[in-house]
Amino acid sequence: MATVTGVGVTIGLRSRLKSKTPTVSSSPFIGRKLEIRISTKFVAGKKTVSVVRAGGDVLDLVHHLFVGVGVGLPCTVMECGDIIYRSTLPKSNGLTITAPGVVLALGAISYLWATPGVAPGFWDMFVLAFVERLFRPTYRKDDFVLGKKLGEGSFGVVYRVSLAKKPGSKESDLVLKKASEYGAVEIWMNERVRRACASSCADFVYGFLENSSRKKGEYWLIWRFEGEATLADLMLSKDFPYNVEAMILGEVQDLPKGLERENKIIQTVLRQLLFALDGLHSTGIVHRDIKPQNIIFSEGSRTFKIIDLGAAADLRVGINYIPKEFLLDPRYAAPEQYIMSTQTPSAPSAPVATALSPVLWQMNLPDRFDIYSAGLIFLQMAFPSLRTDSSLIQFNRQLKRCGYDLAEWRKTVEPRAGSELRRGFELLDLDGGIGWELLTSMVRYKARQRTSAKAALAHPYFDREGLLALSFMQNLRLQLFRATQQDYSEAAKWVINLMAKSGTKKDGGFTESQLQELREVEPKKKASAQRNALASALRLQRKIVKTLNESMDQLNRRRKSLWWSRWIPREE
Ligand SMILES: Nc1ncnc2c1ncn2[C@@H]1O[C@H](COP(=O)(O)OP(=O)(O)OP(=O)(O)O)[C@@H](O)[C@H]1O
Repeated sequence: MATVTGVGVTIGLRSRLKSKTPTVSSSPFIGRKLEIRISTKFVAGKKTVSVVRAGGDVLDLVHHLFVGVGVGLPCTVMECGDIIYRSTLPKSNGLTITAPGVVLALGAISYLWATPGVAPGFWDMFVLAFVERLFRPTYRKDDFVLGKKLGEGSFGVVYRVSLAKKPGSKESDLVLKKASEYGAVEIWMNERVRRACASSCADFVYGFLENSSRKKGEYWLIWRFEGEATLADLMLSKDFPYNVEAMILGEVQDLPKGLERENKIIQTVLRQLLFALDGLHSTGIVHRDIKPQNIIFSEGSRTFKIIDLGAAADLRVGINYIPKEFLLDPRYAAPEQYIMSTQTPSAPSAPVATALSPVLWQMNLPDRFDIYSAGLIFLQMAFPSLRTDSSLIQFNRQLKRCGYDLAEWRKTVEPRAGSELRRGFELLDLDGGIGWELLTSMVRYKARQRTSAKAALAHPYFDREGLLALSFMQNLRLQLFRATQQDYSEAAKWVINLMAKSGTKKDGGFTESQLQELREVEPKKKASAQRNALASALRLQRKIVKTLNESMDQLNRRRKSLWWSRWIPREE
């Protein structure tokens, strides 16, 4: 006899029951057969009875208990099967790995980790930010003693300050920015950077809303004092780039003064700038105001770091905000002005924006805006005559006239170039023109054709041995880099022309008239009253959608500004 009590099982065996299959008598197995095979052996004249298989062990019974109380078709709540016809036996509950499953899992992981990083974003926001808040030191207005004024921009005043409690100590050497309402965005960006890529930007200490002043409310942002000089200050010296040599390399190079030595210093500065940009871009932040004035030399780490994140956009959570009064610096701004297509509606909320961020990033490649500005800085480092504001503005005009084609610009200016300009071309032409190639891949009209910071860092320009000493793999990488820089719209035109030349009905290619049809996406039709009415209706519809989108944007923007503010500490 077999009895089931609760989840435990007690089986009493009597030899007379050995041919029978006992039935479970207690709930939930009422009437369910419990297979028990019993073997009887005679060893030394003694009869021994043993259970060979008891229709599943105790674990099975526990499992059956839970499955048995479920609701559903008999074979979904009870695992039916036959020990003889093994294929009908229930399948193992273990994880079964299949090829489509692996592909799907890899796809999901790649999506979640693709720039700007959905998964790291959630980790950052819900774990790192939270933990940081618990442990970081907090400051109040009275903790600081104001020192020298360092600068004054459109949205704030910057002072050198020290801590009231420890005046004179190294760790109290700080910089304070008193910013207007837009300081909230800057605090957000600096905190994000501190957690994701601290070495890219000036070391941020703390930011809070200071309510006690007569004004509406002022954001106070505190950084460690990085150093006295920005790249702009250093570039204005006649001695550039030699004046930065010892600062970044620690010692003066054992090389005679000349193009080679200058090239090495410029390479190092550019590499440090691209490294900082790569850190920002990998975490989904686009700076939008990259210029020599916003690149500070950090005396502590002997590297150039980025400052002033007031105009930055965080595309991981959809903060793409520029106050109306803010003008991107036209001297260094890329021709597109906007980092996201104007067709992209602003994301509805932070979680949705985060989930969609890899798609939007790939569609717009917003990081290439900063790359254009970094390219102009590279150009200024190579050409001393382009370092002043007026000469840069003039260069921008010339480049615009050449359709933002640097090769075209070179063709127009080189024949009548002065010695300074010619020297710049010579510097970029070193090592088979590898510097010029990198520069032209950064300064391009179309954002999609510009290189990324990561790809630029892998460019052979930064290999010490130069182009001639490239290994097979480096050469392959260079070819790949060049292939990704091609303008594929030109290639499409070329294919169409080729088809036109070879196309005859006899040869089976396209004829000119067929190609004409291919080129014209919409065949021209004669206007009719019906068509005009339809066109007007469509125009009206487009206008309504645009107005709706704009109002949604406004609402979102307002909601988002509240959303940032929640993260900013307030001084009580
Ligand atoms: N961490 C720092 N260490 C040393 N100096 C700094 C630091 N941060 C800012 N500065 C100095 O303060 C100046 C102004 O800083 P910042 O560009 O952030 O202010 P801003 O008000 O946005 O100015 P602008 O609008 O002109 O860009 C910088 O040019 C630099 O000289």
